[in-house]
Amino acid sequence: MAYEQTTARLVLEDGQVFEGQSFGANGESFGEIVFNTGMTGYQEVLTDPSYYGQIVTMTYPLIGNYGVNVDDVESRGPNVRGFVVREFSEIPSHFRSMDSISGYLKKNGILGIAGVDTRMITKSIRSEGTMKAVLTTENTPVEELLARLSEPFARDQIDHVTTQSTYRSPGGDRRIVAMDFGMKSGVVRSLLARHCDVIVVPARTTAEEVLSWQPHGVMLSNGPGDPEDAPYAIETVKKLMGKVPIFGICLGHQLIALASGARTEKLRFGHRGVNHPVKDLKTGRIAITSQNHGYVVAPESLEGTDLVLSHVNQNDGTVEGLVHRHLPVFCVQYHPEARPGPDDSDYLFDDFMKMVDDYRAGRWVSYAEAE
Ligand SMILES: NC(=O)CC[C@H](N)C(=O)O
Repeated sequence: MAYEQTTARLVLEDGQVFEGQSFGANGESFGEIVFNTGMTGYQEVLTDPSYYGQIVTMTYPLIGNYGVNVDDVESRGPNVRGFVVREFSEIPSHFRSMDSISGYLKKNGILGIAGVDTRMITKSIRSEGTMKAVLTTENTPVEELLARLSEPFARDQIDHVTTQSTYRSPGGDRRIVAMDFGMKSGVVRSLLARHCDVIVVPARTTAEEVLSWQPHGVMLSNGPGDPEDAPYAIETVKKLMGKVPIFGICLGHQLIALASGARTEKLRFGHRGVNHPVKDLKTGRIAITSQNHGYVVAPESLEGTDLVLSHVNQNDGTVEGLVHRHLPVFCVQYHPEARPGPDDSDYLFDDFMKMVDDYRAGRWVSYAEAE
């Protein structure tokens, strides 16, 4: 097949330069480089707003073989700063496919590089930690790119991905306010599937405004960046705790921890993939989970707070879930809405519904009381 070949370069902060084939848009794009180990789900990865500002490397060697479609999106369009693959498929094959991965990236102005050693890139990230990187189809000298990589990146990611205005998806009689820090559509879909009337509000909505909807529950969404860069959200969560049942996912989980006096820290290279084993300490069951995070709650910082560890990562022992001792608040670091990934943790949305219904009916029992 005739294919216009353009060279692209990926330059890492540590000075490594990878030359490959451009298969996306032309230009120059800076971001934090991370890797995702999912064998499928590349379109959900591209459109997950938590990747805003990041260049994503896929460890699976062939990407794009089932094309792209209008259903597998987690937001309006791709949020990544760049996409790095070993090989991309030029001839997608799937009954739902409407475009190729390269066509999709080009249409959305996203840079892509193929034909590079993604194993080596991943090993570098694993040993040196998450790094800054630049993807370019231009002739900018490496020294100039490295000089720009030594400058700090903006830290206001949430403001770029949150909804600009409040919107409502009617679906039932449980009124849930979802705080959108860069929410995946899967979260709203999971609530709508459970007869919720979902009111999605911008990240900087105050606690008073949230409560003015008289919600039966509040959902704190996933989102990009360091949770400590959103002090306004920590403040809001602090004020909401105890007023209404709360369920937090990923960034939402981290905000609950920070609002409760615990600490978050950066993982060396993060968890991004669809097969992370997590143990539910209450049932002893292990779920295979979908994950995408670079920060984590520091376990020792839970001491002296009212939060109890509820879920633990079986690969590295990190904190994966928390429950409040006295208030209707719980959260997980991973993605029960999956998309991509297994539905093992879907039950957490049912738990949230139970909490909402019990609280509303005046029969909710706290963790401490149940013990
Ligand atoms: N998916 C998320 O919500 C990620 C949370 C946060 N941005 C992190 O990287 O840890």
